[in-house]
Amino acid sequence: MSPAEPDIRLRDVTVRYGPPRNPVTAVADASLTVRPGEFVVLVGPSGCGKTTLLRLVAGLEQPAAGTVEVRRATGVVFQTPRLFPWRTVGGNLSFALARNGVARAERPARVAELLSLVGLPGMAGRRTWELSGGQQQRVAIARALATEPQILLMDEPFAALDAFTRERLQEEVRTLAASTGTTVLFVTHSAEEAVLLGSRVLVMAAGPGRIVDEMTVPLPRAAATDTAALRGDPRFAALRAELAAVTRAATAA
Ligand SMILES: Nc1ncnc2c1ncn2[C@@H]1O[C@H](COP(=O)(O)OP(=O)(O)OP(=O)(O)O)[C@@H](O)[C@H]1O
Repeated sequence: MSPAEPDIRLRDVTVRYGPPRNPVTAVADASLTVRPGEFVVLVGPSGCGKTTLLRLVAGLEQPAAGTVEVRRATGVVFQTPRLFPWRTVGGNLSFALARNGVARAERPARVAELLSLVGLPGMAGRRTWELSGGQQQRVAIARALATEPQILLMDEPFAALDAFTRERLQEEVRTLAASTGTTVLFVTHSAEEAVLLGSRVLVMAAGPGRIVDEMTVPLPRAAATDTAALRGDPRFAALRAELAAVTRAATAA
């Protein structure tokens, strides 16, 4: 596969839920292309089909029409961590590694490596219910990374967290994506989060769900970027305001 080939390509996809006689069209005629290393954010009001598009890329939904091409392995992080409560933190990660074919003897070292990557070194023996919401979400991110995905799909992963934890994890995911070159497709309601994280933002509208606008984010993307400084940058404020206006217009249309 040539590096110029997209990692994800949806062509004119329509997704319907419910009984065939009385279906709900969740997404209509949506097309999108995501290239290797891009960080693409889907933003839009509740019910516009963001999660549906993500689930389509994850292979959890089938389109009623159109085509879905996903060229590389994906890992998924949902809004809630969905960890196994009867396993330790390390047990949750080992389970994912085992499913990915990692030999038993290699798993402890990989678990330690993954926990360091998400800022939880030495936590392998902890019970998941002993962790804070932010720590649990970090474990969920580590679990998604355990399969060494080249594409990370994230569905409002920080929505349930407090503002302080959210900002830290936003920074970590931004750095992680930049340093590993992982392709990310990320869903959020927040214009601020979209502009901070995305290299490109797709704006969706509801009734039926569709992609109505697109914005490229011309902010620095290097792993070493100081996100605190970026939040205070006037360019950041201007882009956030522009995206909020575009999203409002899409919602009103
Ligand atoms: N399992 C389902 N059965 C029937 N309708 C569904 C189902 N899942 C989603 N829908 C409908 O499809 C549409 C798109 O839903 P989706 O969850 O993709 O939107 P969203 O933009 O992710 O919303 P939110 O931001 O609230 O999570 C909505 O009208 C929703 O009610």
